[in-house]
Amino acid sequence: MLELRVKDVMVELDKHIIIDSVSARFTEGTVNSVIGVNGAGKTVFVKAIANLLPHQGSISIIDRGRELDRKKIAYVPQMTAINSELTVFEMILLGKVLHLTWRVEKELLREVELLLNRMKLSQLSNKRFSTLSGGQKQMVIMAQSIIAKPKVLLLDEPTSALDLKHQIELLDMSKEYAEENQAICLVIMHDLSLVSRYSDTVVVLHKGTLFKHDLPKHVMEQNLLEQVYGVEVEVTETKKGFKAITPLNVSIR
Ligand SMILES: Nc1ncnc2c1ncn2[C@@H]1O[C@H](COP(=O)(O)OP(=O)(O)OP(=O)(O)O)[C@@H](O)[C@H]1O
Repeated sequence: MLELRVKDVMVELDKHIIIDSVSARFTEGTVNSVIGVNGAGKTVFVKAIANLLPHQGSISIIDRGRELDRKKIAYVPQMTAINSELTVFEMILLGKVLHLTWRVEKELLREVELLLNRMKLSQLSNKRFSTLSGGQKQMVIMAQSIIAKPKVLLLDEPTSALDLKHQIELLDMSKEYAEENQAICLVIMHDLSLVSRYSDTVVVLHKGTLFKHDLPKHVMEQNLLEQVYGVEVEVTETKKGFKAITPLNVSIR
């Protein structure tokens, strides 16, 4: 069983403690959301896991008692950060950079084609990445990350530029990826109804500390959400048993 173990993680930036003593464990085949208000520390937390920021405490991926290299972690940044003149096909192939030599093997090209097909991106294959819409870019970056087969996939607000259908497609893809590859996905999201629908567990960060890490049904509770977000909310249950969260007013508390 693969496990991501985060223990007493602390991140200090510009002499401010941004993440304070956060511990959590995540198991294979799961999609886990990270939520909290703007500035709560979600991106910093996830970047620390990806080893992109200096931190204290320990972060390890354990696979059947053996510790894996943290290179097995992939971080997909928020959209705006990336641009390129490569084509969509080349961008996705770049995800296989560790397997590339001067002669690209046919199997690799086939793998890219299959993924393009599966993610309904085939028609964009020869287009330059820089000419794509924000949502299309998001899907291509997702494809580039998963073709590298990371054991831990960290997605920073992957649905922010996507329409409803593509949000569902991307999150379905994350779930399938985690299940088929015995991997772990951590996804920063703001849409609480999507969080409730797609997460196996939810991490709630509040002022840099771990407020709660639990099943969605224990997180999507009126009191907890009002306390964390400072907004009055109505929590209802859909026919399929998912929680739907409607913000009402800014709380006077
Ligand atoms: N490189 C940095 N140097 C100094 N402070 C930083 C740095 N990066 C982030 N911070 C600070 O850390 C805090 C948390 O930032 P972070 O980006 O993790 O928030 P977030 O929860 O992801 O917010 P959002 O929902 O707005 O994306 C903020 O107060 C931010 O100003």
